[in-house]
Amino acid sequence: MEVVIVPDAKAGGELIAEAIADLVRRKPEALLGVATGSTPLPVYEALAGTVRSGGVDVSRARICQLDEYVGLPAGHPESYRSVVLREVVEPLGLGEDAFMGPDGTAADVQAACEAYDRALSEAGGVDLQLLGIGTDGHIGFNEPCSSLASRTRIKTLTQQTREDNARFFDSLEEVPHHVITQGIGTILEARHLVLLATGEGKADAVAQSVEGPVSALVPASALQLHPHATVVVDEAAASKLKLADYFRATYAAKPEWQGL
Ligand SMILES: N[C@@H]1[C@@H](O)[C@H](O)[C@@H](COP(=O)(O)O)O[C@@H]1O
Repeated sequence: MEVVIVPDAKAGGELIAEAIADLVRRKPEALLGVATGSTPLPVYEALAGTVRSGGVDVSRARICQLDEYVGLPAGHPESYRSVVLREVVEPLGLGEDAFMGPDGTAADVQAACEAYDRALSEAGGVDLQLLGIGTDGHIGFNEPCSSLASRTRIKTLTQQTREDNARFFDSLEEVPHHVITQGIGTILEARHLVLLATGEGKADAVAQSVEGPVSALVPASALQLHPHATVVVDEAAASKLKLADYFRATYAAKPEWQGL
């Protein structure tokens, strides 16, 4: 696992956007897994800026969703489908045909989960999966004690996650209890995992994930099992890492050709 400490969220966004642009230059039809929440927004802004200035052609790239609320009406502005279309797909100049996501409105949720898991493999697998992290260490919507081998399935949100996400809704009551999420086993199949965490509120979750034991109790610790996982953190999110100085020195000495 590589840990990169950046000065702030903007720098993290630019670094990851450049890694994505680099991937798309090498593999124009790359399947990019994106995350929702506030943290990845600087990545999408930076990438859209690179696209607008002609720095990369993403017209053949494909975008896929990590997770989704269950039961929000189709087209609800806070469904993750709407969020990803609004914040990622449209700004990159892509159409809905470039986008894949699980169906949070399906009557048969289990079948929708299995269909999405299969669709990801049939699309050739995710090349780069961008992840955020919940304050309880979740990735996607894999809450604590999610099986590290889990596939895409329905999960129940913790009260803490519902409270964290209530800011996107008019009230806490409107935050769904159920979600579909790529499983941890599914996420681990992506070729490159890039987790971005910013702000002091994520410092404990980051320290447990990076330096703690691999444990279902801290789902993001599963990144330790992946052969190519990059954790990008700002100074605040890095503030509880014991090996911060080592991570800084390692990144400073990294040959430029290696990329992220
Ligand atoms: N399902 C999403 C996660 O993918 C995201 O990482 C997390 C953190 O969001 P934020 O970046 O806004 O803190 O929120 C939600 O729970």
